[in-house]
Amino acid sequence: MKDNNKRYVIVLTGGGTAGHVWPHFALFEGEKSPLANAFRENKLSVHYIGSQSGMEKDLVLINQPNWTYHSVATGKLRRYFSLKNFSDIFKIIFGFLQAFFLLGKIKASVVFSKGGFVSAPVVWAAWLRGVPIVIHESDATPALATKLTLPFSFLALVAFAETIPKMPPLFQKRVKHVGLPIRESLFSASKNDSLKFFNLESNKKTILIFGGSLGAQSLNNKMFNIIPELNKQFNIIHIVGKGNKSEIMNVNHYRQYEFLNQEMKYAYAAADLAICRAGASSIFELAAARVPMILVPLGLHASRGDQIVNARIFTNQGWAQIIDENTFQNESAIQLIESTMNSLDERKKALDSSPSAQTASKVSELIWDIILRYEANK
Ligand SMILES: CC(=O)N[C@H]1[C@@H](OP(=O)(O)OP(=O)(O)OC[C@H]2O[C@@H](n3ccc(=O)[nH]c3=O)[C@H](O)[C@@H]2O)O[C@H](CO)[C@@H](O)[C@@H]1O
Repeated sequence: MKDNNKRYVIVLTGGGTAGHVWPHFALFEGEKSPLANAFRENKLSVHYIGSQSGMEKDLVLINQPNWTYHSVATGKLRRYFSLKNFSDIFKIIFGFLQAFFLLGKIKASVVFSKGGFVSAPVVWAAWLRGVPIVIHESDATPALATKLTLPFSFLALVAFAETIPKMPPLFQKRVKHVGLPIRESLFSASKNDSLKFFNLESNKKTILIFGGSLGAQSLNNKMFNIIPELNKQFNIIHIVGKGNKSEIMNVNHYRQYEFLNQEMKYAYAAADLAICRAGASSIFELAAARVPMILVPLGLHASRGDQIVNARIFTNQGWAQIIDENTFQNESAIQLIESTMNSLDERKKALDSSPSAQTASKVSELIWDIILRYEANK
């Protein structure tokens, strides 16, 4: 018999950077989201399993006081030789055991994983507990955490259709292209209020510069070389990343921040153009906010090249332009920025065909359906 007073439990996991955290929040926004409604009606409790020191902890504790946060030990799975790989194996095993006992206590109806190092042991523990697992990959190439958790998942969601053929063939049937869940609240600010928030004037166009959620020092340095020139014509909002603040701060029409939490909505509403890395959440959000973008993807020296592929897909569709970090030149960068500022209408029009912000409610529905089916068959 159906129990109408039953309280279901969702366990969220993922972390390291904000791109592995904010998509969870997106599932709990908006009137069309069944997860948001169930949570509001007290039919669903939300538990987040993250690391002790990753960005996810602060983001959850600050922004979601009604979720329960649990920290577990995490170890990094490096693709290169490092002595830390040996000690980290024990941390991963410990994290797995902690997650296993936690899941036994929490009695989860579903686990939703957004990837990052913390997520793999949680997914493995959930599988052993028989809890259905949904994973989501944001990037155009699957991350290691996704490859390690896909065999244990019930459903694997991807932001880019191009990711599906890159998944192991044995498991491709369980992969579904949905897009990237982004927060509705990111689009709730007006341009005027946002310019006021930054104390910037509306008679100048505004450039938003940021390097993902952690900031990107090498992108910052390149930008510092051209900011004095750009600042003659444009307002600039520059998010430099934690610990990266520089001497030049808040002069003329330049505003510098380490990180914007909920205030990121003002940055998107104020911006006429963004210059940024090509992390998946950043570019999907900018597209949904209809902000033309110039992408400087993180290169192969520091990543598996996921941002290069993300950026190429967006550029091929006409949704973005790319500057290669290795061949970056001040003069040509300034020229590209100026010419883009002179053709904003065209660039914005191109973004009309870009992915919409509807993914969050779709993913929320998929997960809610899994919760109901799992609980009905228990
Ligand atoms: C260096 C690195 O490993 N980068 C990866 C990481 O980046 P990261 O998670 O930083 O990058 P994403 O672009 O995916 O997400 C950034 C998120 O941070 C938010 N934001 C940004 C600045 C700020 O001040 N406040 C704020 O809230 C943005 O709105 C966005 O939601 O995960 C992404 C998703 O798998 C990958 O594509 C990136 O390659």
